[in-house]
Amino acid sequence: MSLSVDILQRFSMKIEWLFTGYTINPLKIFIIIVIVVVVGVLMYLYEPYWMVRKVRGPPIVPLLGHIHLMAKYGPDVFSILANKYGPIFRFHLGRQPMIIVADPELFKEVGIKKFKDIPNRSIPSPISASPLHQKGLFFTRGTRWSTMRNTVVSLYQPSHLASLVPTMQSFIESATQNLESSSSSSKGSDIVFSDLSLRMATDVIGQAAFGVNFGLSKPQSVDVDVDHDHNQKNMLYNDEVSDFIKQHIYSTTQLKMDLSGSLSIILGLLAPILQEPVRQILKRIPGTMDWKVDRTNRKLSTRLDEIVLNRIILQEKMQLGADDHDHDSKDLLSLILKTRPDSGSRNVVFTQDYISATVYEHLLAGSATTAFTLSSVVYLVSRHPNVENKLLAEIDGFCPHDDDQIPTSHDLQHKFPYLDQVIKEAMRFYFVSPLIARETANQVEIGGYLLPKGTWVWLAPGVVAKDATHFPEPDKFNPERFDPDCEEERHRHPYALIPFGIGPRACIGQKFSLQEIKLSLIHLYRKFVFRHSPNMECPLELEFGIVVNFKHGVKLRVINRI
Ligand code: HEM
Repeated sequence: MSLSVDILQRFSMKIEWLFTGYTINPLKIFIIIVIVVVVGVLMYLYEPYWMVRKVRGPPIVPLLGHIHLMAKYGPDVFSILANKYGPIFRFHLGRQPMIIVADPELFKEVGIKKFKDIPNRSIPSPISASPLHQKGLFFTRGTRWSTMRNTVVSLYQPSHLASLVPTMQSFIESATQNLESSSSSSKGSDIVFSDLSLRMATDVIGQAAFGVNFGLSKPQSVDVDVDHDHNQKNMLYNDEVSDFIKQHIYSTTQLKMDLSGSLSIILGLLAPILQEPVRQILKRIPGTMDWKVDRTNRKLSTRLDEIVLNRIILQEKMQLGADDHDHDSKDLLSLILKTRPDSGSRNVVFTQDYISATVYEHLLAGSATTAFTLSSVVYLVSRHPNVENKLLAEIDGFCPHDDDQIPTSHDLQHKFPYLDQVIKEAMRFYFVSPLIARETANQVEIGGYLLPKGTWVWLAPGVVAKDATHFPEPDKFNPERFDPDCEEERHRHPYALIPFGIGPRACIGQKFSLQEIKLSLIHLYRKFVFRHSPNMECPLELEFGIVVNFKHGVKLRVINRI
């Protein structure tokens, strides 16, 4: 006690010394500047913490916040913290605090009841380093977002989705041909199912969003499907397809949420004020990761802008009657262009950069997530024979495996209840998007805490999905837990499983991807069953980026049923 009084006295004497007398002493000025800088830096670093300090959370390490806990506990970090601090707690990503919410009733409060006060997503550091990813639906805000969403949502109306079944089916069949040749030619050798499903999902969304056939599911060939006239106007050319996809994959996989991203992304976590200036410098220095990412993103943007521009020219020609071909395309790009007011109008929400970003975002949001879900189902079913038998019985009951009847959109929604359960359980078991970002637009009360405007509130549905309160024996793959007649299902909170998010900002592609996933699984299980490859690690290793992925892919053996 007397020691601290002594220290305080000495400190106040020093302060007095600094401010006594009117002579300009260089040493005094230097010390004052140092103090001001140190106080400024401390205020900059601690200000966000100060605003939400009342929310419980683990002690923070200066600069790192809780990033070291991510390294220590890996993907389970939020479950461990929720056990210790309850369903709402503070987690610091570097300087930035996030209020993590891990409770279904609070999901409802944040996502639905208080949507007016929490309508947007916060922009994490990897995205703020990537302008290409910022202008899609995901990160736009306010009225621009609602106008964009209202336009895009029409692509996902039931009648439109139903009309997409044949397109989806044709890509699924191409991918299945790949499997047939691999199962017969290589006599039980492995296939990397996750790659195959990614190629297929990319093709499906490429066609639905851009009206472009990337041709990735074609057996032994990545040739683009060429309809010559159309091709001239809106297609990627053969030799550019793989380049485009490579750039797309590079650009996406660099969006890391930990300290393994580019230097500017890391700075964005630790001291966001420095992120943009440093990015501007580093992107000009060849060889740095920022330089590579910038180059890739610029190439990607140029390619996307070309596609969009060609389509605008085509549309204008059609309006002038100079092109009389039937180009009644139903893809997202055509749809957005059709709803655009004249270029002279002042209310153009979908300027060319926003169109490119939104269409590209569909490729981004619709490929890896759908492919991950498909791979999870096949992987999990292949080591649960009871589930496999029940599933095969349901699919064969719809029509025998030598019949080619394609289910309609209505069939998919109503005639495969067990398949629905299997998909739900796989999505619970391997959660592709375990965190859902939101940001408060006004001061708002959540879970008993008053949160100021600008607070990052992140839902953690991945934590609830593995919580035994809602899902007894959470580490058991058990589709029966979703049987509408079972106790567990009847007593579960309706928002305990939200893999597609919640409220007005929930995933726009939910029905689209479920239609694709069901159609794929029905087609696959009519012809094949799958077994784990001995060359695959056990348990499966996951990789955590903007979405979760399989670290080494999903390798399976294919067995022909016919
Ligand atoms: C299994 C597949 C998918 C999963 C698990 C998934 C998951 C999600 C999640 C968790 C969100 C955030 C929701 C929220 O904040 O409440 C989201 C948003 C979004 N998803 Fe998906 N998604 C999938 C497929 C797709 C597909 C196929 C598309 C496009 C066709 C798509 C497009 C989008 C878009 C545009 C948003 C932003 C919506 C907005 O802010 O208005 N997703 N998705």
